[in-house]
Amino acid sequence: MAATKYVDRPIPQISLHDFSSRIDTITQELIHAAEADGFFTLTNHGIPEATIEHMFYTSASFFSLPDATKGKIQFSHLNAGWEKNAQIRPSTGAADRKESYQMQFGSNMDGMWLPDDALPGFKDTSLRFMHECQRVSEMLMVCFARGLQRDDDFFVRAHDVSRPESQTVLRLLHYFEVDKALPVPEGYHRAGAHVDWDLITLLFQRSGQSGLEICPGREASTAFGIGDVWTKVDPAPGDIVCNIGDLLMSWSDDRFKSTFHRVKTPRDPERDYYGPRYSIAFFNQPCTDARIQGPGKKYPMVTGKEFTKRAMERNFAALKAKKEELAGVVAGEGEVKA
Ligand SMILES: O=C(O)CCC(=O)C(=O)O
Ligand SMILES: [Fe+2]
Repeated sequence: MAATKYVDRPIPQISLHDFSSRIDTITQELIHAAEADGFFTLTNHGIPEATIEHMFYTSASFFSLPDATKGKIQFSHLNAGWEKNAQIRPSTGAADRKESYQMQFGSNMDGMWLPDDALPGFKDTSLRFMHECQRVSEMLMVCFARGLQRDDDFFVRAHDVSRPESQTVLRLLHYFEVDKALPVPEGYHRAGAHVDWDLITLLFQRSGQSGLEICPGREASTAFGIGDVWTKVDPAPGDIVCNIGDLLMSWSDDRFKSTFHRVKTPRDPERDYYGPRYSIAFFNQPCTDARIQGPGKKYPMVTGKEFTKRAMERNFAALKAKKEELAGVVAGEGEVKA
């Protein structure tokens, strides 16, 4: 297998301190980062490090429950619930080796919370954390609305988590420990390369548990196409790594970049992290009835529900093509190991 090419790109660091008085500067910094890289790091965002640590502790407690317990809240078509070794990426054609649990604010969670005695306090802690993430997200939404000459509450209204139409998700992730003593199989992926479908993702990582990598260079939210030069994004304690998703790319007529990213599979015992990896992602999804179209009307108007459905269909079609490609290689040359 060809060695991955790496380049050190600086990841923009944007501080949200004194947000109201510095909003013009912050907006400029965010717009520049969104146009150039699609990724940036937030500091001074107001979520205390202890709150993030507590959420990671809560997440680890959740994942340490038996699979039989977590299996009672299996992932549903409403994009909520627990799944294990199940998410197949079009870029790899194989399931990521991880488990995750997705939570939402409203009725899409009916029957998807554990009973409180399975993990006392879990639901309250998670919802409190989700509201903290929403608060930070709304600051970013105001800035991006200004960058697109929209009213300040333009994106905030479209992502109102108090409405039953909300689709916003908090995802807890757990990547399994990989045995350092054995060669890692060719088809093993922690998280295969992908873009997110949402407006903006807030990603929390733990220092020492590296693996996130990005690959900028995508020109249209409607196309796949992936480069091969990657940059590592190592977390500093308390920072939030943010990435633009396909929704904001489309809503800005492709001005702001939704960037490919992945969680590297450890292969180099000297450099890579093989231990269990925990991360937390907050996906700002549009309300189902939000109306999505950029200022230049590059793409036809769609609702939040249609946008999500199309993103899933496009992923599914790309996955099918990948599987056919892999099957072709197996049949024709016997090269793919699975
Ligand atoms: O776990 C990570 O660091 C990244 C997760 C991610 O990109 C995703 O779930 O979309
Ligand atoms: Fe992602």
